[in-house]
Amino acid sequence: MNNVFLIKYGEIAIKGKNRYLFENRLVDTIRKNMKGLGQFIVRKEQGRILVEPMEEEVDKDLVIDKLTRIFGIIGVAYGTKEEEVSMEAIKRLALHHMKEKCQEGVISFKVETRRSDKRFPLQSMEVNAQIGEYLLNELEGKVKVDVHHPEVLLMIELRTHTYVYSTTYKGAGGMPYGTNGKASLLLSGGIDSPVAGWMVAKRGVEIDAVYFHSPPYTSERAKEKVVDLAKKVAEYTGGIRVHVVPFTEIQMAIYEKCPHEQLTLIMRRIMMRIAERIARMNGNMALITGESIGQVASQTLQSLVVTDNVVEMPVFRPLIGFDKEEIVQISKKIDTFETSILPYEDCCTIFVPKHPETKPKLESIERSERLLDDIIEEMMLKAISEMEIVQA
Ligand SMILES: Nc1ncnc2c1ncn2[C@@H]1O[C@H](COP(=O)(O)OP(=O)(O)OP(=O)(O)O)[C@@H](O)[C@H]1O
Repeated sequence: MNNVFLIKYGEIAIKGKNRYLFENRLVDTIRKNMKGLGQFIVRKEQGRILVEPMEEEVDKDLVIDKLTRIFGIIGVAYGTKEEEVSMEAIKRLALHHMKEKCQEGVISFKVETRRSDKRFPLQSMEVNAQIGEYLLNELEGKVKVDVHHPEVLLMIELRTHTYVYSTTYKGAGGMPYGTNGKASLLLSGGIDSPVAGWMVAKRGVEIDAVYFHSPPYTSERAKEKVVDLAKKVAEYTGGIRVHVVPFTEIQMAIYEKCPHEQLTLIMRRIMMRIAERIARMNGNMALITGESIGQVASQTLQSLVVTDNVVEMPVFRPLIGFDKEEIVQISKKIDTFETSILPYEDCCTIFVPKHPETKPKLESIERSERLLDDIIEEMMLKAISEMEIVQA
Protein backbone atom coordinates (compact mmCIF):
# COMPACT_ATOMS: atom_id res chain seq x y z
CA MET A 1 0.00 0.00 0.00
CA ASN A 2 1.45 3.39 -1.05
CA ASN A 3 0.36 6.97 -0.55
CA VAL A 4 -0.63 8.82 -3.72
CA PHE A 5 -1.97 12.19 -4.91
CA LEU A 6 -4.64 11.79 -7.61
CA ILE A 7 -4.92 14.73 -9.97
CA LYS A 8 -8.27 15.44 -11.62
CA TYR A 9 -8.27 17.69 -14.66
CA GLY A 10 -11.23 19.24 -16.41
CA GLU A 11 -11.40 21.02 -19.72
CA ILE A 12 -8.30 19.41 -21.16
CA ALA A 13 -10.08 16.07 -21.12
CA ILE A 14 -12.29 17.30 -23.99
CA LYS A 15 -9.57 18.47 -26.35
CA GLY A 16 -9.85 15.55 -28.77
CA LYS A 17 -6.68 14.66 -30.64
CA ASN A 18 -4.67 17.35 -28.83
CA ARG A 19 -5.53 15.85 -25.50
CA TYR A 20 -2.22 14.11 -24.97
CA LEU A 21 -0.29 17.37 -25.65
CA PHE A 22 -2.23 19.13 -22.92
CA GLU A 23 -1.80 16.19 -20.55
CA ASN A 24 1.94 16.05 -21.21
CA ARG A 25 2.25 19.76 -20.57
CA LEU A 26 0.38 19.38 -17.30
CA VAL A 27 2.66 16.51 -16.27
CA ASP A 28 5.72 18.68 -17.07
CA THR A 29 4.37 21.62 -15.06
CA ILE A 30 3.60 19.36 -12.11
CA ARG A 31 7.15 17.93 -12.20
CA LYS A 32 8.59 21.45 -12.33
CA ASN A 33 6.45 22.73 -9.46
CA MET A 34 7.20 19.75 -7.20
CA LYS A 35 10.91 20.52 -7.16
CA GLY A 36 12.07 21.21 -3.63
CA LEU A 37 9.23 19.25 -2.04
CA GLY A 38 10.87 15.79 -2.32
CA GLN A 39 11.16 12.98 -4.88
CA PHE A 40 8.02 12.04 -6.77
CA ILE A 41 6.97 9.86 -9.68
CA VAL A 42 4.51 11.80 -11.85
CA ARG A 43 2.65 9.77 -14.50
CA LYS A 44 -0.57 9.49 -16.46
CA GLU A 45 -3.08 6.70 -16.00
CA GLN A 46 -6.43 6.56 -17.80
CA GLY A 47 -7.78 10.08 -17.28
CA ARG A 48 -5.85 10.86 -14.11
CA ILE A 49 -2.35 12.06 -13.32
CA LEU A 50 -0.77 10.34 -10.34
CA VAL A 51 1.87 11.91 -8.11
CA GLU A 52 3.56 9.26 -5.98
CA PRO A 53 6.03 10.22 -3.25
CA MET A 54 9.20 8.12 -3.35
CA GLU A 55 9.99 8.81 0.30
CA GLU A 56 7.98 8.07 3.44
CA GLU A 57 8.06 11.60 4.80
CA VAL A 58 6.33 14.19 2.63
CA ASP A 59 4.55 17.29 3.82
CA LYS A 60 1.11 16.41 2.47
CA ASP A 61 -0.37 19.88 3.07
CA LEU A 62 2.50 21.60 1.28
CA VAL A 63 2.18 19.26 -1.70
CA ILE A 64 -1.58 19.83 -1.88
CA ASP A 65 -1.06 23.60 -1.64
CA LYS A 66 1.37 23.45 -4.58
CA LEU A 67 -0.76 21.14 -6.70
CA THR A 68 -4.00 23.08 -6.20
CA ARG A 69 -2.31 26.22 -7.62
CA ILE A 70 -1.40 24.60 -10.92
CA PHE A 71 -3.59 25.70 -13.82
CA GLY A 72 -5.44 22.87 -15.51
CA ILE A 73 -6.03 20.94 -12.28
CA ILE A 74 -9.61 20.94 -10.98
CA GLY A 75 -9.11 18.70 -7.96
CA VAL A 76 -6.46 16.91 -5.92
CA ALA A 77 -7.21 13.86 -3.78
CA TYR A 78 -4.80 12.28 -1.32
CA GLY A 79 -5.24 8.54 -0.92
CA THR A 80 -3.65 5.13 -1.08
CA LYS A 81 -2.84 2.73 -3.90
CA GLU A 82 -2.47 -1.03 -4.39
CA GLU A 83 -0.74 -2.36 -7.52
CA GLU A 84 -3.35 -4.99 -8.30
CA VAL A 85 -7.04 -4.52 -9.07
CA SER A 86 -8.90 -7.07 -6.94
CA MET A 87 -11.52 -7.21 -4.20
CA GLU A 88 -8.75 -8.08 -1.72
CA ALA A 89 -6.79 -4.96 -2.67
CA ILE A 90 -9.90 -2.77 -2.40
CA LYS A 91 -10.73 -4.24 1.00
CA ARG A 92 -7.22 -3.59 2.35
CA LEU A 93 -7.28 0.03 1.23
CA ALA A 94 -10.88 0.69 2.30
CA LEU A 95 -10.43 -0.79 5.77
CA HIS A 96 -7.17 1.09 6.32
CA HIS A 97 -8.85 4.36 5.28
CA MET A 98 -11.96 3.87 7.42
CA LYS A 99 -9.91 2.86 10.48
CA GLU A 100 -8.06 6.17 10.22
CA LYS A 101 -11.35 8.02 9.85
CA CYS A 102 -12.78 6.25 12.91
CA GLN A 103 -9.85 7.55 14.94
CA GLU A 104 -10.84 11.05 13.81
CA GLY A 105 -14.33 10.37 15.20
CA VAL A 106 -16.13 9.64 11.94
CA ILE A 107 -19.00 7.17 12.00
CA SER A 108 -21.13 7.45 8.85
CA PHE A 109 -19.91 6.62 5.34
CA LYS A 110 -20.94 5.80 1.80
CA VAL A 111 -18.93 3.93 -0.84
CA GLU A 112 -18.72 5.15 -4.45
CA THR A 113 -16.80 3.23 -7.12
CA ARG A 114 -15.45 4.34 -10.51
CA ARG A 115 -14.54 1.42 -12.71
CA SER A 116 -12.54 2.62 -15.71
CA ASP A 117 -11.09 -0.88 -16.12
CA LYS A 118 -14.22 -2.58 -17.43
CA ARG A 119 -12.52 -5.99 -17.33
CA PHE A 120 -13.11 -6.02 -13.60
CA PRO A 121 -15.83 -8.66 -13.10
CA LEU A 122 -18.07 -6.70 -10.70
CA GLN A 123 -20.19 -3.66 -11.58
CA SER A 124 -19.59 -0.45 -9.59
CA MET A 125 -22.84 -0.89 -7.64
CA GLU A 126 -21.84 -4.40 -6.64
CA VAL A 127 -18.44 -3.20 -5.44
CA ASN A 128 -20.17 -0.46 -3.40
CA ALA A 129 -22.50 -2.98 -1.76
CA GLN A 130 -19.84 -5.60 -1.02
CA ILE A 131 -17.27 -3.13 0.36
CA GLY A 132 -19.96 -1.36 2.43
CA GLU A 133 -20.97 -4.65 3.97
CA TYR A 134 -17.35 -5.68 4.55
CA LEU A 135 -16.60 -2.41 6.40
CA LEU A 136 -19.75 -2.73 8.54
CA ASN A 137 -18.64 -6.22 9.57
CA GLU A 138 -14.99 -5.35 10.20
CA LEU A 139 -15.76 -2.18 12.11
CA GLU A 140 -18.85 -3.50 13.82
CA GLY A 141 -20.63 -0.93 15.96
CA LYS A 142 -18.14 1.81 15.05
CA VAL A 143 -19.54 2.88 11.67
CA LYS A 144 -22.85 3.06 9.85
CA VAL A 145 -23.91 3.68 6.25
CA ASP A 146 -25.60 6.99 5.41
CA VAL A 147 -26.29 7.32 1.67
CA HIS A 148 -27.67 10.89 1.89
CA HIS A 149 -25.31 12.80 4.20
CA PRO A 150 -22.25 10.62 4.89
CA GLU A 151 -19.38 12.07 6.90
CA VAL A 152 -17.03 10.15 4.64
CA LEU A 153 -17.62 9.54 0.94
CA LEU A 154 -15.21 6.67 0.37
CA MET A 155 -14.08 6.80 -3.26
CA ILE A 156 -12.75 3.69 -4.98
CA GLU A 157 -11.14 4.09 -8.40
CA LEU A 158 -10.33 0.97 -10.41
CA ARG A 159 -7.85 1.87 -13.16
CA THR A 160 -4.61 0.06 -14.02
CA HIS A 161 -4.21 0.01 -10.24
CA THR A 162 -6.59 0.42 -7.28
CA TYR A 163 -7.00 3.77 -5.52
CA VAL A 164 -8.98 4.79 -2.42
CA TYR A 165 -9.51 8.29 -1.02
CA SER A 166 -12.22 10.42 0.50
CA THR A 167 -11.33 14.12 0.27
CA THR A 168 -10.81 16.12 -2.93
CA TYR A 169 -9.25 19.58 -2.64
CA LYS A 170 -10.38 22.17 -5.20
CA GLY A 171 -7.78 23.03 -7.85
CA ALA A 172 -7.12 26.32 -9.68
CA GLY A 173 -8.97 25.20 -12.84
CA GLY A 174 -8.18 26.73 -16.23
CA MET A 175 -5.81 25.31 -18.85
CA PRO A 176 -2.27 23.94 -18.43
CA TYR A 177 0.25 26.78 -18.43
CA GLY A 178 1.98 27.28 -21.77
CA THR A 179 -0.60 25.56 -23.96
CA ASN A 180 -2.08 28.78 -25.39
CA GLY A 181 0.76 30.97 -26.67
CA LYS A 182 2.69 33.76 -24.96
CA ALA A 183 1.88 37.36 -23.95
CA SER A 184 3.51 40.29 -22.12
CA LEU A 185 1.90 41.73 -18.98
CA LEU A 186 2.34 45.42 -18.18
CA LEU A 187 2.86 44.93 -14.47
CA SER A 188 2.67 47.87 -12.08
CA GLY A 189 2.66 47.76 -8.30
CA GLY A 190 -1.12 48.15 -8.09
CA ILE A 191 -3.92 45.72 -7.32
CA ASP A 192 -5.16 45.22 -10.87
CA SER A 193 -2.33 44.17 -13.16
CA PRO A 194 -1.20 41.09 -11.14
CA VAL A 195 -4.82 39.88 -11.19
CA ALA A 196 -5.04 40.52 -14.95
CA GLY A 197 -1.86 38.50 -15.53
CA TRP A 198 -3.09 35.65 -13.33
CA MET A 199 -6.39 35.51 -15.25
CA VAL A 200 -4.75 35.25 -18.66
CA ALA A 201 -2.14 32.76 -17.40
CA LYS A 202 -5.03 30.68 -16.04
CA ARG A 203 -6.20 30.18 -19.61
CA GLY A 204 -2.88 28.55 -20.47
CA VAL A 205 -1.06 31.63 -21.80
CA GLU A 206 2.61 31.86 -20.83
CA ILE A 207 3.35 35.35 -19.53
CA ASP A 208 6.33 37.55 -18.90
CA ALA A 209 6.16 41.03 -17.35
CA VAL A 210 7.27 44.56 -18.23
CA TYR A 211 7.64 47.15 -15.47
CA PHE A 212 8.46 50.83 -16.10
CA HIS A 213 10.70 52.13 -13.37
CA SER A 214 11.40 55.83 -12.74
CA PRO A 215 14.24 56.30 -10.28
CA PRO A 216 14.67 58.41 -8.19
CA TYR A 217 10.93 59.20 -8.31
CA THR A 218 10.16 55.53 -7.76
CA SER A 219 12.36 53.82 -5.20
CA GLU A 220 14.22 50.52 -5.24
CA ARG A 221 11.53 49.27 -2.83
CA ALA A 222 8.83 50.07 -5.40
CA LYS A 223 10.70 47.90 -7.91
CA GLU A 224 11.13 45.08 -5.38
CA LYS A 225 7.40 45.27 -4.71
CA VAL A 226 6.67 44.65 -8.39
CA VAL A 227 9.09 41.70 -8.44
CA ASP A 228 7.40 40.37 -5.27
CA LEU A 229 4.03 40.59 -7.03
CA ALA A 230 5.45 38.71 -10.01
CA LYS A 231 6.71 36.04 -7.59
CA LYS A 232 3.21 35.64 -6.16
CA VAL A 233 1.76 35.12 -9.64
CA ALA A 234 4.73 32.86 -10.46
CA GLU A 235 3.54 30.46 -7.74
CA TYR A 236 0.85 29.52 -10.26
CA THR A 237 3.00 29.59 -13.38
CA GLY A 238 6.35 28.26 -12.17
CA GLY A 239 8.38 31.44 -12.88
CA ILE A 240 7.99 34.85 -14.57
CA ARG A 241 10.66 37.03 -16.16
CA VAL A 242 10.27 40.72 -15.27
CA HIS A 243 11.71 43.28 -17.69
CA VAL A 244 12.49 46.42 -15.69
CA VAL A 245 12.62 49.32 -18.13
CA PRO A 246 14.22 52.64 -17.03
CA PHE A 247 11.54 55.24 -17.75
CA THR A 248 12.64 58.44 -16.00
CA GLU A 249 14.18 60.20 -19.00
CA ILE A 250 11.16 59.54 -21.19
CA GLN A 251 8.80 60.70 -18.47
CA MET A 252 10.77 63.92 -17.95
CA ALA A 253 10.77 64.59 -21.70
CA ILE A 254 7.00 64.17 -21.89
CA TYR A 255 6.62 66.41 -18.84
CA GLU A 256 8.74 69.15 -20.39
CA LYS A 257 7.36 69.08 -23.92
CA CYS A 258 3.72 67.95 -23.87
CA PRO A 259 0.51 69.51 -22.49
CA HIS A 260 0.11 68.45 -18.89
CA GLU A 261 -3.51 67.34 -19.15
CA GLN A 262 -2.33 64.70 -21.67
CA LEU A 263 0.66 63.42 -19.67
CA THR A 264 -0.81 60.14 -18.46
CA LEU A 265 -2.15 59.14 -21.83
CA ILE A 266 1.02 59.95 -23.75
CA MET A 267 3.04 58.12 -21.13
CA ARG A 268 0.73 55.10 -21.36
CA ARG A 269 1.01 55.08 -25.17
CA ILE A 270 4.81 55.10 -25.00
CA MET A 271 4.71 52.29 -22.42
CA MET A 272 2.60 50.31 -24.87
CA ARG A 273 5.03 50.93 -27.75
CA ILE A 274 8.02 49.79 -25.67
CA ALA A 275 6.14 46.79 -24.26
CA GLU A 276 5.13 45.76 -27.79
CA ARG A 277 8.77 45.78 -28.91
CA ILE A 278 9.86 43.72 -25.91
CA ALA A 279 6.97 41.33 -26.53
CA ARG A 280 8.11 40.88 -30.15
CA MET A 281 11.69 40.26 -29.03
CA ASN A 282 10.36 37.41 -26.86
CA GLY A 283 8.07 35.96 -29.52
CA ASN A 284 4.91 37.04 -27.65
CA MET A 285 1.63 37.65 -29.45
CA ALA A 286 -0.29 40.07 -27.21
CA LEU A 287 -0.14 42.62 -24.40
CA ILE A 288 -2.07 42.43 -21.12
CA THR A 289 -3.03 45.34 -18.85
CA GLY A 290 -5.03 45.65 -15.63
CA GLU A 291 -7.40 48.34 -16.88
CA SER A 292 -11.17 48.35 -16.46
CA ILE A 293 -13.60 50.81 -18.01
CA GLY A 294 -13.96 54.07 -16.12
CA GLN A 295 -11.76 53.25 -13.13
CA VAL A 296 -9.66 56.41 -13.54
CA ALA A 297 -9.36 59.19 -16.14
CA SER A 298 -6.92 57.23 -18.28
CA GLN A 299 -9.32 54.30 -18.38
CA THR A 300 -12.38 55.93 -19.98
CA LEU A 301 -13.47 54.18 -23.15
CA GLN A 302 -12.04 57.02 -25.23
CA SER A 303 -8.69 56.79 -23.45
CA LEU A 304 -8.49 53.03 -23.90
CA VAL A 305 -9.22 53.39 -27.62
CA VAL A 306 -6.52 56.06 -28.00
CA THR A 307 -4.07 53.88 -26.04
CA ASP A 308 -4.72 50.84 -28.23
CA ASN A 309 -4.33 52.84 -31.39
CA VAL A 310 -0.58 53.15 -30.95
CA VAL A 311 0.17 49.40 -31.07
CA GLU A 312 -0.53 46.67 -33.59
CA MET A 313 -0.68 43.82 -31.13
CA PRO A 314 -3.99 42.94 -29.50
CA VAL A 315 -4.26 44.29 -25.94
CA PHE A 316 -6.02 41.95 -23.51
CA ARG A 317 -7.78 43.56 -20.55
CA PRO A 318 -9.35 40.69 -18.66
CA LEU A 319 -10.69 43.05 -15.94
CA ILE A 320 -12.50 45.33 -18.38
CA GLY A 321 -15.97 44.77 -16.90
CA PHE A 322 -14.98 44.21 -13.28
CA ASP A 323 -15.76 46.48 -10.32
CA LYS A 324 -12.86 47.28 -7.99
CA GLU A 325 -14.35 45.10 -5.25
CA GLU A 326 -14.47 42.09 -7.56
CA ILE A 327 -10.81 42.62 -8.47
CA VAL A 328 -9.88 42.96 -4.79
CA GLN A 329 -11.59 39.65 -4.05
CA ILE A 330 -9.47 37.82 -6.65
CA SER A 331 -6.28 39.54 -5.49
CA LYS A 332 -7.00 38.30 -1.95
CA LYS A 333 -7.66 34.80 -3.25
CA ILE A 334 -4.36 34.67 -5.16
CA ASP A 335 -2.52 36.40 -2.29
CA THR A 336 -1.30 39.49 -4.15
CA PHE A 337 -3.50 41.98 -2.26
CA GLU A 338 -1.31 42.52 0.82
CA THR A 339 1.73 43.23 -1.37
CA SER A 340 -0.23 45.47 -3.77
CA ILE A 341 -1.41 47.81 -0.99
CA LEU A 342 2.10 48.45 0.37
CA PRO A 343 2.57 52.22 0.11
CA TYR A 344 5.33 52.63 -2.48
CA GLU A 345 5.18 55.28 -5.16
CA ASP A 346 4.07 54.45 -8.69
CA CYS A 347 5.62 56.19 -11.70
CA CYS A 348 2.16 57.10 -13.00
CA THR A 349 0.99 58.83 -9.83
CA ILE A 350 4.09 61.03 -9.56
CA PHE A 351 3.52 62.80 -12.86
CA VAL A 352 -0.25 62.78 -12.60
CA PRO A 353 -1.82 65.89 -14.16
CA LYS A 354 -4.16 68.04 -12.03
CA HIS A 355 -6.86 68.02 -14.71
CA PRO A 356 -6.39 64.96 -16.90
CA GLU A 357 -8.22 64.81 -20.19
CA THR A 358 -11.00 62.22 -19.95
CA LYS A 359 -12.26 62.35 -23.55
CA PRO A 360 -9.05 62.58 -25.55
CA LYS A 361 -9.07 62.98 -29.31
CA LEU A 362 -6.53 60.87 -31.15
CA GLU A 363 -5.51 63.74 -33.47
CA SER A 364 -4.85 66.03 -30.52
CA ILE A 365 -2.73 63.41 -28.72
CA GLU A 366 -0.79 62.64 -31.90
CA ARG A 367 -0.18 66.37 -32.43
CA SER A 368 1.30 66.64 -28.94
CA GLU A 369 3.41 63.54 -29.44
CA ARG A 370 4.96 65.11 -32.53
CA LEU A 371 6.76 67.45 -30.11
CA LEU A 372 8.80 64.38 -29.11
CA ASP A 373 9.44 63.21 -32.68
CA ASP A 374 13.13 64.03 -32.86
CA ILE A 375 14.05 62.28 -29.59
CA ILE A 376 11.57 59.55 -28.77
CA GLU A 377 12.84 56.75 -31.02
CA GLU A 378 16.35 57.05 -29.65
CA MET A 379 15.03 57.27 -26.08
CA MET A 380 12.92 54.14 -26.50
CA LEU A 381 15.87 52.20 -27.93
CA LYS A 382 18.07 53.35 -25.05
CA ALA A 383 15.47 52.34 -22.46
CA ILE A 384 15.18 48.87 -24.01
CA SER A 385 18.95 48.42 -24.23
CA GLU A 386 19.33 49.39 -20.57
CA MET A 387 16.48 47.28 -19.24
CA GLU A 388 17.22 44.77 -16.49
CA ILE A 389 15.72 41.28 -16.54
CA VAL A 390 14.79 39.84 -13.15
CA GLN A 391 13.66 36.23 -12.73
CA ALA A 392 10.68 36.04 -10.36
N1 LIG B 1 4.87 51.49 -14.06
C1 LIG B 1 4.19 50.64 -14.82
N2 LIG B 1 4.81 49.58 -15.37
C2 LIG B 1 4.13 48.69 -16.14
N3 LIG B 1 2.83 48.79 -16.40
C3 LIG B 1 2.14 49.82 -15.88
C4 LIG B 1 2.78 50.79 -15.06
N4 LIG B 1 1.85 51.69 -14.69
C5 LIG B 1 0.69 51.29 -15.25
N5 LIG B 1 0.85 50.17 -15.96
C6 LIG B 1 -0.17 49.39 -16.73
O1 LIG B 1 -1.24 50.26 -17.05
C7 LIG B 1 -2.43 49.81 -16.41
C8 LIG B 1 -3.22 51.00 -15.90
O2 LIG B 1 -2.46 51.69 -14.97
P1 LIG B 1 -3.11 52.70 -13.93
O3 LIG B 1 -2.03 53.25 -13.10
O4 LIG B 1 -4.02 53.62 -14.68
O5 LIG B 1 -4.13 51.76 -13.21
P2 LIG B 1 -4.20 51.09 -11.80
O6 LIG B 1 -5.63 50.97 -11.49
O7 LIG B 1 -3.29 51.76 -10.83
O8 LIG B 1 -3.67 49.66 -12.20
P3 LIG B 1 -2.81 48.74 -11.31
O9 LIG B 1 -3.63 48.48 -10.11
O10 LIG B 1 -2.55 47.53 -12.12
O11 LIG B 1 -1.57 49.54 -11.05
C9 LIG B 1 -1.99 48.89 -15.28
O12 LIG B 1 -2.97 47.95 -14.96
C10 LIG B 1 -0.76 48.27 -15.89
O13 LIG B 1 -1.12 47.20 -16.74
